[in-house]
Amino acid sequence: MTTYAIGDLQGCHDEFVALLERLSFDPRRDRLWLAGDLVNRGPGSLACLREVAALGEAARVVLGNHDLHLLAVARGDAGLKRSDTLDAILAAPDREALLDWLQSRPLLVRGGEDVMSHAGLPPHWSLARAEALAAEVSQALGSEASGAFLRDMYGNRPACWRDDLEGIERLRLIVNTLTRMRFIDARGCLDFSAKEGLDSAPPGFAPWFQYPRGDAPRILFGHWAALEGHTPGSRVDAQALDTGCVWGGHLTALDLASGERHSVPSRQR
Ligand SMILES: Nc1ncnc2c1ncn2[C@@H]1O[C@H](COP(=O)(O)OP(=O)(O)OP(=O)(O)OP(=O)(O)OC[C@H]2O[C@@H](n3cnc4c(N)ncnc43)[C@H](O)[C@@H]2O)[C@@H](O)[C@H]1O
Repeated sequence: MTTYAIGDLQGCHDEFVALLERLSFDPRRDRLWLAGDLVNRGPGSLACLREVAALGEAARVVLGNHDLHLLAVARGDAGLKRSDTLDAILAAPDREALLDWLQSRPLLVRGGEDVMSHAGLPPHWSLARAEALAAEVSQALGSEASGAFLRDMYGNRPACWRDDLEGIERLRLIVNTLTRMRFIDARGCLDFSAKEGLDSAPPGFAPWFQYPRGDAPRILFGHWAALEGHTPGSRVDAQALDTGCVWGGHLTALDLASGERHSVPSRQR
């Protein structure tokens, strides 16, 4: 059995199929970890969603910001954005089953020394704390009030964690940390203005993986395509999995046992 971790698919279905072929992936034998953002921006979001859901127990998936956006559009009254490519999912005959499956995915998974969330793990949250906070969001997504949560999830405030945060502010910051984080300051406050490479850091901010932490998990994350799979200056064991398939880069799988990376080129653009 080989376990691979793959970054943001974002509707890159042809590339996903090609990568699985390259790996000779067999769901009866092998396992996949997917770092979220299965959908949006790319052309094959519906096919990606169907393919991953059909993998069943062979795939462990965390939610990304675009997956949450899909759920918010479908179930939280959020509007589609001009750049969204979610129409085929919203019109699909199996949409409710696919959305139910997606909505029951966690924000964080852990196995052995590995932990995976879409955006990474901030240094001021221990592994146990991050797991507990991710579970609070899962509870909201699984509750009868999930529509209200998805509607009120949007926004960049608060940007700084406090233990006494409550309600939607607390849940929003957990979502934003685990699915949208890139640059943070020494207090752990999030910046939402910079999305490009490391030289786009605002004054006083650095990539989350350049801060030390008290424990030493291997942190698997996607989200930050401009890193192109690299984490320069990292002070933790962080593995960047989003190699920008939807932006014309590559789709990459990391073999969790050997650390070897396998990539296929993007067919986008
Ligand atoms: N609580 C909440 N509040 C608000 N919104 C929420 C939310 N929860 C969920 N959302 C949703 O989040 C979604 C994204 O919002 P956006 O605001 O568009 O977020 P983003 O940071 O651009 O995210 P993305 O995941 O697309 O990042 P990527 O690195 O691929 O791309 C980022 C940039 O990197 C650039 N890039 C990619 N590859 C590059 C490369 N190789 N080199 C240089 N730049 C590159 C691209 O040009 C691009 O500009 C929205 O749909 C929103 O609704």
